[in-house]
Amino acid sequence: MFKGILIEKDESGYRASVQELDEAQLPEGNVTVRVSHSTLNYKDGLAITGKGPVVRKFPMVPGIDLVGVVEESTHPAYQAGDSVVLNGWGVGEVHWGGLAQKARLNGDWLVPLPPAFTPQQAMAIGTAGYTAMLCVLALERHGVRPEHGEILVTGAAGGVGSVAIAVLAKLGYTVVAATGRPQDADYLKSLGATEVVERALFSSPGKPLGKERWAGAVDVVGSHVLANVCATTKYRGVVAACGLAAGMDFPATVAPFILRGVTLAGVDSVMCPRAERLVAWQRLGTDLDVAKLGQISREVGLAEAIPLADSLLKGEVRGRIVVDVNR
Ligand SMILES: C=CC(=O)SCCNC(=O)CCNC(=O)[C@H](O)C(C)(C)COP(=O)(O)OP(=O)(O)OC[C@H]1O[C@@H](n2cnc3c(N)ncnc32)[C@H](O)[C@@H]1OP(=O)(O)O
Ligand SMILES: NC(=O)C1=CN([C@@H]2O[C@H](COP(=O)(O)OP(=O)(O)OC[C@H]3O[C@@H](n4cnc5c(N)ncnc54)[C@H](O)[C@@H]3O)[C@@H](O)[C@H]2O)C=CC1
Repeated sequence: MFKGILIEKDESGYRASVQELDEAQLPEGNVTVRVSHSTLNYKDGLAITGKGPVVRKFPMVPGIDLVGVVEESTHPAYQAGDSVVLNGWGVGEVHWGGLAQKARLNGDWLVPLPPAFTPQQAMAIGTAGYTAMLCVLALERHGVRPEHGEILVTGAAGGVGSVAIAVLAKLGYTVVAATGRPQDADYLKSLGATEVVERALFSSPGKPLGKERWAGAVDVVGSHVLANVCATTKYRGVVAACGLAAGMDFPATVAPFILRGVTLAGVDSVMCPRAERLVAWQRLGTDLDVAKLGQISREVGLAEAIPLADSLLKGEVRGRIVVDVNR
């Protein structure tokens, strides 16, 4: 038996609770992992609260990422004792996830724990941090360089935003952080932001084009924020869009794209090919100051993760929540 969060949906409603689970209930897979830590990402918040249609099969163990040690494996790349990390691939959505002491997975989904990180540090990064790195890779792939000008990060005090700021600053970019939480200005500056601006500048319906400012942007917010970021991005600038914290809509015009050659680069972490994941994790190892992970993250136990899911969706959580599944 092992402990985990279980989401159930039936005639008595949608609910998440910590339960004792049986190994026989684990889904099929060729690698069984003794999980040490998982995390609370925005998507896990949607899954646990039921506020978004993330969970596709019930009952479901949530948790779109995990770190742990292989207990049993018939996959050629892994053997008992290996430390591994998982992000995405529908885990926590259609396949039982990381918010439990055990997981059974397809070995093709795993990556070895990067040598630069302890298991806790890998989860302080988690899917949010790995996605932040994918956003930075997208900016680089489209030619954005530090000398081109300011990079805007929206939803800056959240998980993706915090890691994006730390990585971009270490790479020499001038980072502007947009937040609705002015009390977090010192935190954002300690991560490397040179300026903190009010989220309200971007939240209302805007004009097709505004004054050019950003050489690049990482947007986790969507909706009017993403539209206004595109409208104020400089000629040939690049916006990496990965999130929907304000909504899935995109009330924009084509003006930034056809008049200023702006590139809107979509970023998906879930089905991202393995080769790019390995690059992202390797780059996190060189381009993220691990000392900053202490500021960015805090650790909770399985039971505490359930009420925190709602706080996360309300924008009340700063940085990252690591879940010690044995606590
Ligand atoms: C870590 C990552 C993130 O945080 S992403 C943000 C969190 N994710 C969400 O909030 C997405 C939740 N999902 C939705 O809101 C809906 O599923 C939808 C709006 C994306 C689509 O819903 P709708 O009811 O309009 O369509 P279907 O569910 O029938 O799907 C249509 C079509 O798209 C495929 N699909 C659905 N979800 C996903 C997904 N997450 N990734 C990729 N593709 C998806 C689905 O299989 C259907 O394709 P088909 O070929 O017709 O089977
Ligand atoms: N495309 C992908 O593969 C991935 C997408 N995401 C998405 O990125 C987004 C951020 O994820 P996390 O950093 O884990 O979440 P988070 O909750 O830690 O951060 C979200 C941030 O957005 C802010 N925010 C919330 N509502 C807002 C609004 N109306 N306007 C402006 N800002 C608002 C919050 O204050 C917070 O700072 C989420 O939408 C998530 O679904 C995250 C990881 C992977």
